[in-house]
Amino acid sequence: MEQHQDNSQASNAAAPKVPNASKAPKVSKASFKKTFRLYKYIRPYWPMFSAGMLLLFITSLSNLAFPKLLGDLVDNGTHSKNISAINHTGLLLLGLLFVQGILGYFRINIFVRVTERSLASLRQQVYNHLIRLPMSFFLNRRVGELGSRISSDISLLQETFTTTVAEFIRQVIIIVGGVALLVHTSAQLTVLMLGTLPVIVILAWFFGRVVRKYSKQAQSQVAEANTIVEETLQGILNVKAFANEFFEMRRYQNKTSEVAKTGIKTGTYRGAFAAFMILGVFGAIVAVIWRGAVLIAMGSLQPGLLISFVLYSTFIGASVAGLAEVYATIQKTLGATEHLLEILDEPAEPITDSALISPKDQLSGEISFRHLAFHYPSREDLNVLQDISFEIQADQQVALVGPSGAGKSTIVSLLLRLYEPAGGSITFNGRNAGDFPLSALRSQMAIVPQDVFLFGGTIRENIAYGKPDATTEEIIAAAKQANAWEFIQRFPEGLDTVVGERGIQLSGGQRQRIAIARAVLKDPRILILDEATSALDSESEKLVQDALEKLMEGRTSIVIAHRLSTVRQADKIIVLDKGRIVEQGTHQELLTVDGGLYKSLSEMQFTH
Ligand SMILES: Nc1ncnc2c1ncn2[C@@H]1O[C@H](COP(=O)(O)OP(=O)(O)OP(=O)(O)O)[C@@H](O)[C@H]1O
Repeated sequence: MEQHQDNSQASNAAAPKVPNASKAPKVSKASFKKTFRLYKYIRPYWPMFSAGMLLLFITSLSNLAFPKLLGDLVDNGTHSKNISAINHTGLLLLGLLFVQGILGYFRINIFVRVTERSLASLRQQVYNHLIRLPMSFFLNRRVGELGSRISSDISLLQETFTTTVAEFIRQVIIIVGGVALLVHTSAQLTVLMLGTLPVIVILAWFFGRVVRKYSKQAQSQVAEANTIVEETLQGILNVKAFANEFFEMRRYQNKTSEVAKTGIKTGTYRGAFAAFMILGVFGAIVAVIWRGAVLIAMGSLQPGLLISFVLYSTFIGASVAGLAEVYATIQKTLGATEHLLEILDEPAEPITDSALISPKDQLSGEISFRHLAFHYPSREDLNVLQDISFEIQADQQVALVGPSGAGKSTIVSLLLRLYEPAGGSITFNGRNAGDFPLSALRSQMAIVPQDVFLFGGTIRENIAYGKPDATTEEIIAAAKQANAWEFIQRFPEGLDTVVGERGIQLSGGQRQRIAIARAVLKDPRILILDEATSALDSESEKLVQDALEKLMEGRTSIVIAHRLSTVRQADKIIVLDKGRIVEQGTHQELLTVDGGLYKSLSEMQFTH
């Protein structure tokens, strides 16, 4: 079953292609519509969400009162010289600040609650869906990347829902309200102020584009560089064994210097942008105050109004600048949403969470393949299996043999219905495999793979994977039957020994026996064994073989055999070559086929 791990394993040499991770879609009506589909996760919390929105409106609008009140304060001082009016306005400002603070606290609290809850359900739904997707989905994707993309997409949504949407609404209110108040304060100064705006907007648009382009480029270059680190560290054994350290250093160096070059280019534009913006913004402020001072001197403007005006202008300026950032985040969010929806729209396998298998779906152990043809969805032009026909009776032991790449693992994958056949059919109990509920079918089969994958938990958890509700007694009995109890017992923590990265590293033979114990617990009707290619030492080989034989008793078993010595007892040996069955029969029968593949394979193995 090697092919199932190909996605996650490191390929040590070829430079990986980084997908178009940073390709942001256009902010269009269609993409907004898509994002609104995600609002269904917020819907259960809409009363809370609406309350948050209301607070947002109130706080944003009350923001607009500050410049006016501050201007009044100054006018009270310069003109009326009325201390009680000054104190009154001052207190009003203080009160407003307090109210703003309190409302702001509640608003953020409410938005965070709504967001966290809805994102938890989105995260769960994406995972639930992802894990139910068919194998064909995972064939074309790098599994590690998929995981990190999903988590970064979801954090982006989190940021958008908690801050960006609020920022956007606040900024729009401030811009619209602010401009209206500017006109109200002084139409003449407003014309002067807004006159400079187009220049600033055009400059900001131009620089924004260039900077965005380079940052995107830098982002994907950083991702490529990170992939090199990740892959070489995962495949460190290969790097060292091939003495390719210097090759990898150079490969990484190329990428890091590309990143630096792009970063410097971005920096140059950013610098120029900042300079122009400072010039533009301060230029506009200087112009307005200048003109304002003239108007004050002429007696046609109150100093307080000029202060209000300048403050409104800075509020608006800050909001316009913030809006650009909000736009960029929204653009990224749309990309993230599209990506998540793409996953959610992939058709999942019809898997059910029912432990009960109806009597009509109980497997008898009888299997037949009829004229089966298959090609992997990722390589449609390559026929991996052609015209495969064979029968297996209940409780028979059948071996699949043949050269590497002949299609043995593929037959097993089809048996587990990990893929759909391209032609022909597979039947269980004489009934088409497609007529059985997928979960019922798979739950009656167990596989002991050659490369046993252990989860990073305890030995107990790893064995119980075959039957999550197993009792300790059942687990121990399974471990005993798998000849694993003896070594488990020797660990100080026994079944609770942690395996994997932070625990004990088990040997190949021990891992296999854990996998056998898992299969014993599952008590399958059909057992699939993928024999380990790497030879175990004869002691553990005997223990594993012995455990397997016990396990095979009383069930149909299919063994992918790499060593012919282990299949002599099989009821039937199916010999595959280049995706076709070339011979089938018992060991004795196949040895009589002159010039047969089995005969020549066994001669080769036994003379060595
Ligand atoms: N995921 C995949 N996508 C495309 N082609 C694949 C995939 N997995 C296997 N193949 C191709 O299918 C053919 C059969 O592979 P399979 O793994 O079934 O052979 P096998 O007999 O089990 O080999 P081995 O003994 O080396 O494990 C090979 O040509 C292989 O390149």
